[in-house]
Amino acid sequence: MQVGLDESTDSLDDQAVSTGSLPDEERVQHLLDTAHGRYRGLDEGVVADYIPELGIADPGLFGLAVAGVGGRVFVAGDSSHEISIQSISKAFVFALVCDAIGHDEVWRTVGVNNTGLPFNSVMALELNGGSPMNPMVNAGALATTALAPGATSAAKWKFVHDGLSRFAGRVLELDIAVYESEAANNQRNQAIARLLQSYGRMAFDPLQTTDVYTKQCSLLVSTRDLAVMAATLADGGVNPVTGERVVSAATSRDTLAVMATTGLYEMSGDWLYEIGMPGKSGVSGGIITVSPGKGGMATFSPRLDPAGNSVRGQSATRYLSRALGLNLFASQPEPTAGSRTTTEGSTS
Ligand SMILES: NC(=O)CC[C@H](N)C(=O)O
Repeated sequence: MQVGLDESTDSLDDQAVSTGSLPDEERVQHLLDTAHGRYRGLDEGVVADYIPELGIADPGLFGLAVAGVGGRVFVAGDSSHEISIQSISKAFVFALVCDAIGHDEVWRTVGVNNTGLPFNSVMALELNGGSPMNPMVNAGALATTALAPGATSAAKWKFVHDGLSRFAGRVLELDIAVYESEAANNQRNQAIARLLQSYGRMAFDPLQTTDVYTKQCSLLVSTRDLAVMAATLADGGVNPVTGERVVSAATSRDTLAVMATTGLYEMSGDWLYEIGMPGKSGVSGGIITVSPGKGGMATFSPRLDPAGNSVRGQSATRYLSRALGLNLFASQPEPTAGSRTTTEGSTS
């Protein structure tokens, strides 16, 4: 099922076309406001509650942000509302660890291919001889966090926390309630970490690694922060707001490649087909999208599709990708009216 992307009765309307005469910055703001207005009434999907604290999120929240590599940030809706970063952290921790210990070691231990299975799949590990396959599913993220520099869990946490904060350009705080809620209910992740250990793929103590991973997922970010983090990958590893280099250009490039193949779990193919840019989602409802060399986009809305991707976020991102002409595979501007599903039949 393809909730959110299949809008067979919808079309990307002329509002996008009518912005043609606006200066670029006003146009971006106008399109963000338009996307917010278009999709705030979309009520498909359900709020994740397998981490009990996430289940209390207001399903009506909806934030959008775009950050350019020049450092300008545009926002709409609930863009300053803070959420736990959840799986979006996986992309940035992958980048930080690659940068610190070398791409090849992470590639060998974790991999870069899609599992075709849900993010918390145990079966994926078994089917692949114990390889986590990629850093964007829980198994691969746990294996990646285990590789973080530092001999102790405290040192690894400091590395991860400092690095994620540099991507955001401010010191990120931990949501203690979300952390404790997940820590009390993350037996499945603990089991995955143990299973990885049994296959020789866990470079650090499995339970302590799961704890660091659970903390990294519980860091609080706003939609605006997420856009700046995404823009840092767009900008070759330099945070365009603080000017600080966080990771190398090669690391950013490689991280974007893995996001393209696996950022939206088993729906990554549909995402790339519709949106044409690397993305990464998380179960608190955030999605980041990166336009290399141009900027980062972030959306937040808690209702998720069955794969765990925000429904409004996917629709708003698709709209903005088309309206801003960001699809990496398009050789010329795309028509802003009509969607693939209306013009070429349903993809679901
Ligand atoms: N997809 C997600 O965002 C999952 C992250 C969550 N912390 C988990 O491990 O289950």
